[in-house]
Parts: sequence; structure tokens; C-alpha cells
Amino acid sequence: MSDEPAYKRPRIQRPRSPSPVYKLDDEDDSYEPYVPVAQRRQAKLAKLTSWGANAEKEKAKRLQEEQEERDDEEREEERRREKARKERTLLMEAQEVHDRKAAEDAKKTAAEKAEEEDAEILAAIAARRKLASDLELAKGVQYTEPLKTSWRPPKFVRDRTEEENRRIREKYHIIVEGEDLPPPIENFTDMKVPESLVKFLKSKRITKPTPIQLQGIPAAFSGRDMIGIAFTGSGKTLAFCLPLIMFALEEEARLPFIRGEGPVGVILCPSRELATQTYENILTWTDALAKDGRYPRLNTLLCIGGISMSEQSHVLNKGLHIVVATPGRLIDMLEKKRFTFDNCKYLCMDEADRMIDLGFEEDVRNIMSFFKRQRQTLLFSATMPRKIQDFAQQSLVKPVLVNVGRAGAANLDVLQVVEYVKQEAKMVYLLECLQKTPPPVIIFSENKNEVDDIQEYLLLKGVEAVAIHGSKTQEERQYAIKAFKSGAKDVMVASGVASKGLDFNDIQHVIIFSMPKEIEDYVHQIGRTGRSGKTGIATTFVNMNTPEQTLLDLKYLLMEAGQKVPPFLQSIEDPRAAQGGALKGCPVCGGLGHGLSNCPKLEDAQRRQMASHRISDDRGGY
Ligand SMILES: Nc1ncnc2c1ncn2[C@@H]1O[C@H](COP(=O)(O)OP(=O)(O)OP(=O)(O)O)[C@@H](O)[C@H]1O
Repeated sequence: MSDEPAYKRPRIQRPRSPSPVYKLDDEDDSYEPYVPVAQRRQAKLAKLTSWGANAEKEKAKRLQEEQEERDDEEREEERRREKARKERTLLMEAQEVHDRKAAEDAKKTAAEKAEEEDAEILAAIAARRKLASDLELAKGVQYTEPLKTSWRPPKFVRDRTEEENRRIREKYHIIVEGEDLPPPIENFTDMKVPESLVKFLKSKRITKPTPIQLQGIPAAFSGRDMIGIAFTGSGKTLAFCLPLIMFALEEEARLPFIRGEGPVGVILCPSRELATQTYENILTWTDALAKDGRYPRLNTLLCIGGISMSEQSHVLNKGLHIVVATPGRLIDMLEKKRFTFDNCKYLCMDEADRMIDLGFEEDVRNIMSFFKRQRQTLLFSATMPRKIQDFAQQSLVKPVLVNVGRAGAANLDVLQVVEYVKQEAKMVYLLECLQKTPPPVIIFSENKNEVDDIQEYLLLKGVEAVAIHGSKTQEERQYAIKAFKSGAKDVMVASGVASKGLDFNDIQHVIIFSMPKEIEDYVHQIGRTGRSGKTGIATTFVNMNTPEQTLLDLKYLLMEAGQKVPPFLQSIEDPRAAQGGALKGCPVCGGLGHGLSNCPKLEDAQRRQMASHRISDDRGGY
């Protein structure tokens, strides 16, 4: 046995120097090199220092980031606060404005508020285009001076002072507006109307000019654009026809018209019947002049739907002086170039408010676009709401406004009786009512079927009655008018639209079987009687079916005309009266019993306008 142990303890080789690091054996992983304490301490310190520096940096960075984050948040918070502040300010301002308005509104009466609303509606209406031809509008053509004519008032009239003229107007209750107003002239001879015509008029009991004539004719003779408003039956037709006849005579005398030349002027009417009546008047007056021998014969063309123009080819084959027309047929003839407006200088619209009324302007504008030169434009009607006057005035050149009585007021020569008659009792009561006066009598109804029913009932009862309404043929309408005018028939039953403006001789009694919704229509209907200074009666049936607002319009109209107001009308309260403030008439239709916001005419016009838009949309628009 040896002395050496079996297990041999590995020998540890100690480094000789402190620096080298030995590795004992590659396989021995557990080996940790020896690092002297000082070195370790130094290394640790170095490590600590470097770690500390990094940590510092990290920390600083983190702090900076945190700071930035806080800054961002603060800025965001500030922004939020600022926004909230602004919103609060705006809210407060809005509230302040609202409070202020509420306080102001509280001070205003309901009437004032309604007036403001009306003003807004009116502003919308005023935004409509001027009444001028599209060509003029497109070219920006604007005439600033009235047309010049050769007519002068006699010297003694020219020498009159303004004060003297004012007194004459006052005597006839004529209200005028405008610049350089032509003087009123109290007889036809002083107006320089040809002697033969003056004689003829006298033979027809027209001896002195009516108020609208004594101011309107000198204005038109002077070449002035004008708006003429006067009661139904006050002689407007002569006032606008006579100036045209005189101009035509002058032109013809200067250089006779040959085929294809003319017309000198045109009169536009809203219905065929009214056009026919005006045409017939012109024929009698121009005939009377031609018979005199000193004046040339004038050719007048009636241009309305429902008649064959070939019947009048003899007129078209000569020079043409005057055209009396309804818009549709006139546009058709102008488009077909059957005549032109190249030398046309005079345009008159009868019942002008209807012609240029809301929704009816396009036809007129279309007609105007056929004029090639400046024209004299005249608008006449018994009813002309202020707003339409204003609108028309913008489209005329230095217009003269001649107003005899309130526009839309009833003729004072008509005794107005309003009776409460139950719907089912109307027919029977009608017979009784017919006994009030001798014939001729006109009965109005708003409804075509009712017109037919009334006529049938009257015929059954042995009353000689004719009827006219829009669905009758032209021949039927003409026959009815002729038979009634000649006295062959005692009673005419008519729809309001078909008979507007018709002048029948000496109508004794107008019976309004169904009260029209628009008070203007009522004024026109009762105006078929009490014409040319004579008196007449109008009896109107109302009942539960009559809208309260219509009754209120009627009540005020009766009060204005100094007529008896029946108790059932008297008891109707005006809701506007409770709101305080002065009650004004409706600026669109002139009705005294309502404001603009519930004007039936405006509603009707808007409906028509919407319908026409729908039609143009259906056609694919423009
Ligand atoms: N100066 C006058 N003197 C007497 N009668 C006249 C005068 N002028 C016209 N007339 C007659 O008065 C009647 C009514 O005239 P006209 O038809 O012109 O009225 P109007 O004002 O046009 O009425 P409406 O508004 O209803 O159409 C006619 O029969 C006409 O012959």
C-alpha cells in the first residue's frame, strides 16, 4: 500500500501577480476569476457611477416627459376652459339678445308683430322681377322719360295754377300722385276731342267726363304712363280707349297704314267677353269719327280665343291700328307673325291687377317682349291693391297715379243688402228676391254647376234666364250676352270670372247667390249695377258656409260705404281688434277684415304659382 490518498486534491495554482486572470479549466464553468477587492471596488464604483449617470439621464428624461405631458394636459385644459368660456359668452350674448327681443316684443302690440310678419311677406313679394320684357331686362334697357306727344292742353288750362288744379281734383275726389302732373280738364271739347265724337258721345248721354276721365284722359293724351283706379262703372273704358284712338288717327293722318303695318296700340283684357265689349265700344267710336268725313277710318282687330281669325282677315289685309286682345290669343298671333309690335307704342291693361297679379305676370312679360320701342303703358282697374300699385309703378316711366275713391272700395251708388239664407232655402228665396226689382237682373254664383242648376230652376219656374260660365262655348257665351243685352232675356246667371268688367245697360239688381271668397270679386260683382251715375241694388246670400273672414271683409266694406250692417254681421268680432293697434286693410287684396298672413287671394296666387311650377317641372322645366 502506498501512502498517497486515493483522492487527489486539485492543486490550486495561485496567480503570481494580481493582474492576470487565469482560467483553470475550460470545462470548469463554476470557476470565477479572482478580482482583487480594490479592483472590484473600483469597478463597482465605476459601474455604479455609470449606472447612476444613466439613471439620472433616464430620470431627467422621464421627468421632462412627465413635465411635457403635464404641460400638454394643462394646455389642453386651458383650451377646454377657453372654449367653455367662449361658449358661455356666446350663450350669454344670445340669451341677452333673446331677452332683449323678448322685452321689445313684449312692448309691441300683437298688431305690430303682425305688421312685421306682413313686412317680411311683402319683402318676398317685392323681390319679384320688374314688369318689363325679358329683352329689356336682359339688355338693361331703361326708359327714363315719358313719351312725347303733340297734344297740349288749351292755353287757359295751361295758365292755371297748381292750386287751381288741386281744387278741381278735390271737387271730384280725385287723388293723384306723380311728377309733373297733367291738369284735370272738365269737358271733352277742352280736351280737344274731335267735335263729331263729342256729338256722338252726347247722343249716348255722355256729356261730361267722369272723374277718372277728366284726369285720366289728359294724362294719357300727354303720353304719360299711368295707373287708373276708379269704381266699377265709372267710365274707365273711354278713359283708356280715347287716347289710343287719337294716336291712331294722328299716325294714320301722317302716313296712311298699308297691309302689314300696325297696330299703334293694344288693349289687353283678362276675359274674352270684356275684350269683345271694349272692341265693340271702339268700333262705335271710330265709326262715328269716320262718318264725319274729316277723319280716316281706323281698323280694329279683336284678338281672342274661341273665334276664327279668318273672319277678320279683311282687317288683317289692311293696315291695322288697334288690337283688343286676351293674352293667350295675342301671344299666338304675335308668334305666328300675323302682325308685329314693331310700331306699337301704347299698351293698356284693363283689370290690370288681375293681369299682372301674382302668377299672371309671365304672359304680360312675354307680350312686352314683342315691343321694339318705348311704349306708353296704362293700367286700369276698380281694385288695385297697394302692393300691386307699387310693383307696377317700378315698371312704368314716371307714372301718374289717378285714384278716384279707395282702391277696392265699393261703388256708393249701389245699395248693398246682405241676407242670411240657409243653403237649402236659397233657390226658393231666389224667386222671391227676383220680385224686388224689374229686370234686368244678374245672379252670380262661384260654381259652374250651380250656375246651370239656377238657370234650370228659373226656366222651370218660367223665368227667361240665360247663363254664362267658363265651360260654355264661345257661341253660347256670345248668344247669352247678346240676348241679355238686347232685353230678350230678363235674367243672366253667371260665374264671377266670366262676367267681370261686363257693362250691361241699366242692371236693376245683382243677386250674389254664393258670396265669393275674395272681397274684390264681390266689389266687381255688385259693380254690374249702379253704373254711370244710376243707382242699383245688390242682394247677397250668406250662411254658415261663408267663411268668417269673408264675412268680416264684407262687414268692413259695408261700414266704409255707409251701408246697413245686419245684426249677424255686426256680431262678428275681429280677432285683430283684441290685439290693439290701428286696423289696416290687407295690402294684397285690399280687404279690410284681415291681414296679409291670412289673405285668401295670396293663398290662391301661391297655389296657382305652385301649380305652374309643378307643370313646368313635369315638362322638364326650362
Ligand atoms: N262720362 C260719362 N258720362 C255718362 N256715362 C258714361 C260716361 N263715360 C262712360 N259712361 C257709361 O258708363 C258705363 C260704364 O262705363 P265703363 O264700362 O267704362 O265702366 P268701367 O269703369 O270700365 O267699369 P268696370 O270696372 O266695371 O269695368 C258705360 O255704359 C258707359 O257708356
